[in-house]
This record gives sequence, structure tokens and C-alpha cells, in this order.
Amino acid sequence: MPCPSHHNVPVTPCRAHHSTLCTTPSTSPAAGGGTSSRPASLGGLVLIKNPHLDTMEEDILYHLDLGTRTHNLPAMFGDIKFVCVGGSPNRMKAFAQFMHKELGLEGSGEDLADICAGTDRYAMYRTGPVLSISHGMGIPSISIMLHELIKLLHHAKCRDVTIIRIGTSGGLGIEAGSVVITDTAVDASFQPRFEQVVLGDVVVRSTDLDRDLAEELLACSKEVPDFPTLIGHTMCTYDFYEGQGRLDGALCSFSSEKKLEYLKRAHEAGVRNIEMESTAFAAMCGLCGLKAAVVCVALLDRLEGDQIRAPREVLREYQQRPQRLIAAFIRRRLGLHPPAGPALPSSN
Ligand SMILES: O=P(O)(O)O[C@@H]1C[C@H](O)[C@@H](CO)O1
Ligand SMILES: O=c1cc[nH]c(=O)[nH]1
Repeated sequence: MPCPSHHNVPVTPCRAHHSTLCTTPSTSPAAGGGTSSRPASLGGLVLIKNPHLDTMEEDILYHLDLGTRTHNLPAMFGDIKFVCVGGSPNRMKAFAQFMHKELGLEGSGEDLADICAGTDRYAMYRTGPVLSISHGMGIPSISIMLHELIKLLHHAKCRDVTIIRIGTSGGLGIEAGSVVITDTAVDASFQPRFEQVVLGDVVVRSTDLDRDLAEELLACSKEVPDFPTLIGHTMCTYDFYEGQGRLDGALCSFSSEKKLEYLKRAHEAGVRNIEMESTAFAAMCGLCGLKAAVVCVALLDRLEGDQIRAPREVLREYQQRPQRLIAAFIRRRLGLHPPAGPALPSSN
């Protein structure tokens, strides 16, 4: 039976939750999952899976402080080709300024304006064909931002957009400072799925990411050889503390042995890092036909501890690593040569 909201996608009850499975996770986490279940977007346009939008005279993107009546979205954003998202507003401002220099655009880039300045929910900057947006922490926060961002790209008639989350994470059996390019985002049970409660039912969506894009990013990492980069599964949790098996939260209901047993099982299932947004990001972008990637630096190895002890300066340099990799990728895609001098994002 077709799912009413996802034409042609079978509906199967989810045994665990007596719920609706809108997009069947196609493979086991170990296998990783391919891109075959993804919709082909029409001429590179963003696919909006909501028939109600067509009936609306105006669409107010409330949390972005933008709207279809108040702003000329095609003029403002129609030529955007790369969208980069990350938790922190300062990081995403620093990334936009860094990209401004990397693209060799006029001016220092220091004066880039926050397009969402009318709201303090998210921050958004653009430079050349690159849009840089913060999403806050966790699935509810990134989910709201992505609904409005994806509609923005649709209203602006953007084509062939690549979207990348550049974030931080806890590593699993990898050296602190390593950068992980996600092949499959998995949940806290190591399954490639994103569960969302819709009208009281659990809807399950696939979390496949674009395999070719991940390989292209890995190839680009050879241009930034001063840190290790690898491809692996990324586990996405609803919490930083108990949800990621930490012993140092305000609450903890398990022993250190149970914690290590869980983290080792995750590692055996192919998980190489843990963060808090990748499953929702992969599911939403995939369903809307966006080519998406997740690139996160590991701030520590969770098999060795829970607290993030590296000095602030070290952590700042770690956060710049995904930004440098993505800059190399965008330059390569645009056919630009690397800039002459050593370039680093500012310290956010
Ligand atoms: O993009 P960021 O670095 O914010 O992503 C991770 C996951 C959580 O949002 C946060 C927890 O410290 O960092
Ligand atoms: O351990 C970590 C570090 C950063 N972000 C996370 O979600 N977990």
C-alpha cells in the first residue's frame, strides 16, 4: 500500500513501535546502505514532499526571518550551490569568512551580514555560491532549521545543491582530531533509520547518504594531509550524556562496564563517531533530493573517556579541520586552485 505522504513508498507497520514505516531502511548498518532508495530530483531542483505548500499564498520561514512575500528568494539565493550547516553560529560565521577568502572574492569578508539577524534562533551567511547556516544542538533544532532551509531552496528555485554538515563529535576507536566522513548515519541501536513521531505514530525514514559524495570528499582530504580522515558510520543520539553512554552527566543509570560494552558493540557495528544530528539531516535531505554529506571532527576517543579535556586552542584547531576539507572540496568543484598561502578559518 502506498504511503499517502510519500507516493510510491510502501507502508509497513514497524514491529517495535506499531507504527508506520514510510521509507524502509534498505540495508543493515554494517552493509552501510546505498543511494538507490533516494528520489531523483527533477532537473536538480529541490523536492518538497508537501502538497499543502502549493495552496499557500505566502510562506513565512519564521525561524529564519525570511518569507516569500517579504523577500525575493530567487534573487537572494537562486545561485546557491553549496550549503554548509553546523551547530554553532560563530563557527558558521567563521566558515563563511574563510570561504570568502578561499574563493578569492573581493574584500576581507569580515563584514558578512547575518541574513537571519532579525531572529536569534539561527545565523546565516552567504559568500559567492556558498550558504553557511547554524542549526543549534540536537535533532529538534536541526529539524526545524532544515524544514525552513529546504523550503527556502525550493522557493529560490536552486538547482544542484550539495549540502554538508560540518560538526564536532566523539570518536570511537579513532585518534582525537580525526575527521569522519559519514557513509551511513545510524541511531542509538546502530540501525540506519530516523524515527519521528507524526500524529502520534512513529514514522521511520531511511538515513542513506550520498556514497559518491563521501568518496569525493575522501579524495579531497588528500589535499589537507595534516590530519587523518576516514569514512565510517556515525551514530546519532538524542542526548550528549546518558544517550551517548557517558558516565559524567547529572544522571547515570549504568556501570562503566556496561558503557564500554555498548561502545564496543557500536564500534563493531562500524560506528566511528557519535553526534546528535546526522540521522535527521540524512533523512530530510535525502527525501528532498539533496545530495548530502556529514563531516565531523572527533574531539576525543570515547573508548578512552567522557570529558573533553583538550585545551580550547586545540579544540578550536580541531573544529577548523572539517572546514578546511570542505573548502578544498568546494574549490575543486569550482575548478579553483588552492590559494597561495596557508589558509585557516578564524578561531571559532
Ligand atoms: O555541529 P556541532 O558541533 O554542534 O555538533 C555536535 C553535536 C551536538 O550538537 C553538539 C554537542 O556538543 O556537538
Ligand atoms: O562526544 C561528543 C563530542 C561532540 N559532540 C557530541 O555529540 N559528542
